[in-house]
Amino acid sequence: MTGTVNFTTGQLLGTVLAVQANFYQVQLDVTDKEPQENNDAENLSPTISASSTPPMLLCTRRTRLKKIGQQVMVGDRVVIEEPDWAGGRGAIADVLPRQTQLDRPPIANVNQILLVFAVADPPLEAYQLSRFLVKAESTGLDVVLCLNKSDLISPQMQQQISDRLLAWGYQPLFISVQNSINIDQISHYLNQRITVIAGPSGVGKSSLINSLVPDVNLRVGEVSGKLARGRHTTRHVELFELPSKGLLADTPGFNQPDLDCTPEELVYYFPEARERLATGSCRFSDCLHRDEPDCVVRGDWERYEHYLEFLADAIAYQTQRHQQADPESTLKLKTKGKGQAQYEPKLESKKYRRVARKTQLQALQDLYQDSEE
Ligand SMILES: Nc1nc2c(ncn2[C@@H]2O[C@H](COP(=O)(O)OP(=O)(O)OP(=O)(O)O)[C@@H](O)[C@H]2O)c(=O)[nH]1
Ligand SMILES: [Zn+2]
Repeated sequence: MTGTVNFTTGQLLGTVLAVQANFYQVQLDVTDKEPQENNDAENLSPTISASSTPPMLLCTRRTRLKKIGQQVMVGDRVVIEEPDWAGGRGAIADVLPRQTQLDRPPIANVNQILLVFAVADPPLEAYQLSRFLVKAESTGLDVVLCLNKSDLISPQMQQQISDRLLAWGYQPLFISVQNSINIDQISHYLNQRITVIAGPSGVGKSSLINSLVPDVNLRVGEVSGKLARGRHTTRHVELFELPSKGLLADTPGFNQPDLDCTPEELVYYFPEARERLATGSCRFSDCLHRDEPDCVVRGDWERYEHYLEFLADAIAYQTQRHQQADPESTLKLKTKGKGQAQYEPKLESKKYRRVARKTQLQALQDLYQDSEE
């Protein structure tokens, strides 16, 4: 999202915003520099300045890319050749390496998740919020937590929620789409990045998108996002352009994201547990932080109860996966005996990141998938 039109190499760069059949809608990058003189009268490139809306071209994919099996996804950074400015057409000649990639829905280069909840109507439920947060953390992407409908509660109440979430390791942004409170703050977070919006039904995601994206007009307050989006149809994936030069993808609302990470990695999706592991270490390297002796994670923090519940889910999920992989197997999750002495290497943050990246694709796919099942 930071590239510019490269006039020195003559390469035009852009981002794919939507794919339809064999056509790709590509938003060209904007640059501060004025384009070089172009003497071809029939093919005048438009003057692009940082303030103007970036030009959009409807592009096809070069045969060479088809031959090498190079797919083009929404979110891809692409090189455009032979722009026909008058006709608004072009051809995609190359796809730049992806930073991240989702398969369902297909979006490349997502940077962060904007998790939207409401402080009331529907009521803010700690367990549900926790579940969404853990799911979002498991993508390895940045998580921005935003609490809508702040117009429905008192400043005192807001302070209480804020204190509580700070103890969880999050600094929520309180907004009210209805009263236009802190919407500019959100825009600031979305600046220059590709963001996926997620959250349960009825919290105001469509309302927020409507207020952030000019002319989009998503239907607000419908019975269920599922109806509008279709349960069995492939969702049309599209990135909305924000005035702040960011891109935003919508996800359907769903109420209980599946937690399908491994039991071992789960703990790293709790910032408050991460902090405990950063300053100390458990006696056993494979500690699941339940009843093992000398565990630094187990203790007096609010979400420890959630951790235990999600851990049970993660263990059940893993057992199920093992059985699917080998139906004959009676494999049970191995847990080490309590008294077993073992050298305990300190867990590095690098290790955490590696795990996170491995599951990132899976987790974000599930954010979408859950609602379609
Ligand atoms: N009081 C108040 N109500 C709001 C606010 N923002 C949205 N609403 C209302 O909340 C209801 C749900 O809003 P939507 O935007 O449809 O919620 P959604 O998250 O997109 O819901 P799904 O499409 O089911 O995922 C609507 O009746 C909105 O008018 C707000 O800031 N304050
Ligand atoms: Zn432990």
